[in-house]
Amino acid sequence: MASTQTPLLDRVAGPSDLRILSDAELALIADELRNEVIDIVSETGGHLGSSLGVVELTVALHAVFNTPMDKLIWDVGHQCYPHKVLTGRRDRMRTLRQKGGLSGFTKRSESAFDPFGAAHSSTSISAALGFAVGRDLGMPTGDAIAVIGDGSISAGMAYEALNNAGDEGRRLFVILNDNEMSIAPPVGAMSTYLSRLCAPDPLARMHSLTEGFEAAMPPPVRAGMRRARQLVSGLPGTGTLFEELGFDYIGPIDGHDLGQLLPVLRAARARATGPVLIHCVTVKGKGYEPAEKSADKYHGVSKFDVSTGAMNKAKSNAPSYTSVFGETLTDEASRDPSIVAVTAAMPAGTGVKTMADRFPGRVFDVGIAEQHAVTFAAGMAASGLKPVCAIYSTFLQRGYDQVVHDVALQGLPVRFAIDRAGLVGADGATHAGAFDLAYLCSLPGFVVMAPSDEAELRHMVTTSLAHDAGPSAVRFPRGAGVGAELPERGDILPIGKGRIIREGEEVAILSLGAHLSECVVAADLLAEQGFNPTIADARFAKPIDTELLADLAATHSAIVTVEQGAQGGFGAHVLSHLANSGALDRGLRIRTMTLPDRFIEQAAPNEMYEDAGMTAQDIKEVVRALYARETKILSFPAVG
Ligand SMILES: Cc1ncc(C[n+]2csc(CCOP(=O)(O)OP(=O)(O)O)c2C)c(N)n1
Ligand SMILES: CC(=O)[C@@H](O)[C@H](O)COP(=O)(O)O
Ligand SMILES: [Mg+2]
Repeated sequence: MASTQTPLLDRVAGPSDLRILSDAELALIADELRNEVIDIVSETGGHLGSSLGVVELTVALHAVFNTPMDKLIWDVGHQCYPHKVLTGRRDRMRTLRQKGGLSGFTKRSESAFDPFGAAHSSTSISAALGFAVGRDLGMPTGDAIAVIGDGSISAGMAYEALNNAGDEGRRLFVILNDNEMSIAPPVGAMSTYLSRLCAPDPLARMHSLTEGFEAAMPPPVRAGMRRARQLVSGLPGTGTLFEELGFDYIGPIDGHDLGQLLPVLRAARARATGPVLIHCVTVKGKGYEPAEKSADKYHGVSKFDVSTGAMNKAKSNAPSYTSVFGETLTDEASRDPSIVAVTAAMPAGTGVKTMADRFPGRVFDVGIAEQHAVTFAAGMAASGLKPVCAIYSTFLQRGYDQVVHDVALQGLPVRFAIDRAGLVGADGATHAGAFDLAYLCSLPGFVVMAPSDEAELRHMVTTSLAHDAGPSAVRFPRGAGVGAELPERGDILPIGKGRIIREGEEVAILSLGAHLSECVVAADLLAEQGFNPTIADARFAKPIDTELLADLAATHSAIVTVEQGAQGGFGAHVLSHLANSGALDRGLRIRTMTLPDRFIEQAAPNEMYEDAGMTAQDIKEVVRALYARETKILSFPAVG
């Protein structure tokens, strides 16, 4: 239950209720909304800082524009909690990011006020331009407004969209939400440029004072108004990058001051004929001291105590895979000066921060720019360095052509550290690391490894650093390991060789990666019923261990593969090898346990695996049916 007093907010069932309020009342709504968001996220966890930074902006945009006819598109969507509260979802906010609950991002299926789903960054301007073209070609849609952060505007897609939109010249609004933060402090020349734009401009202010229209505005608004005047008068701009690209540029304005936001948005809405960029300066975590003070820590939070800001993080006895990766990388880097690392705006999340703290000159944060990160790493590999490109599985999807064309085709020894492989939990389907096995195993020359525990991860990082013959990848899940004893230093594993974990008979479970622990539980359950399957840990998804496969095929009547990934990955390669090598001709039965052919909705990771039919119990049943020579159909019908 909400513990905050929200008398005005209680009267808002939807944005139309905002449009009848005075500006002063809107400011009060913003205050109540901020407290409401803090209260909600303290119970649910989630992306707090980004949401607090756009409270006033959210109120102003819904008050000025005619949503949902006008299309408001939040980039990433991680800042959309105030938007959800105002757009008819307030009563379900406390289900945020949980099984069956509201998504932590914008989602078309959730509301007409979410015209475009997101969670990966830098897509908003492209999507908004699509809506603008739809409107201009007669579709029943109004204005298109993209809200994009200073971190997200660093990605190639955002530039591609600005380039296209500036050239198209269609009426379109881009709100640049500049809080001088990505998850970590922002990097790059664009970030420096935005800071320069925000530097005081006394000359411009003096100039605006001479203009009657602007002089009527409260002092802080005048600079923004000057830009608005340029917009309507057609006077040449002052040459900001955005203006050079064909946008009218308004700002910078204070994104927390409704006294500035409302008149600027109203003027822009009333008069724009082409693309307009409104530069709002905001504070990440605004209005909640712990979040303002530690914008990185409060970007994404677990449940917390509102009065102290202390977070309720579930403690684990085992280290996280991420931390084992970070420590192993750093240790290896201390022995080999040619090791360098690349992150695309996720130094803490990927664990490369550990290395950056020790060897800052050898770790490169390129901002949200996965495509560039991959090719940049390829260039470093071509120069003779040993680059480790640390990108979450889901975000590496964006750099796929670079993985194929710049890395694999040239056989360059880029090492990919692919965190968040498999199902990740509350971030849901958008962040699931479901596809990397499928998209990497088909690439000639790639070595693809998946550790079954954190000790194996250590070996695999060392192996990958020692492997100079071509590209390699280690994919591992989010969260804690299993508590395996960690070796001081990783061993170099023989490439393409798996291992037998438990010798059994008749049915072999061939596991790849962290689901091995589930396979062991399944085998233990079967042992209680008198069955004794073999368990093998493949270690490598590519190259597959053909000798091990031949042995298993020769000594068992059935093989079940298990992997934390979509169809088309490890199991598919095993099946294809066994088929082509004739093993199936002798009657060998195969089952491939993968994620089903549908997106798995957010829930706790174990619940998501339950939904996917991949629990220890599920594995047990599949194996049990093979012992019984029953055909247990593993069919995963696509949904909708
Ligand atoms: C393609 C992609 N890469 C990385 C991320 C992870 N990520 C989510 S939010 C974020 C920072 C975004 O910064 P900004 O746009 O400035 O928004 P803010 O959080 O500051 O409001 C990052 C790196 C992502 N969602 N998508
Ligand atoms: C919105 C976004 O993409 C990130 O903030 C992401 O939620 C981080 O995920 P982890 O918590 O797994 O690092
Ligand atoms: Mg930002």
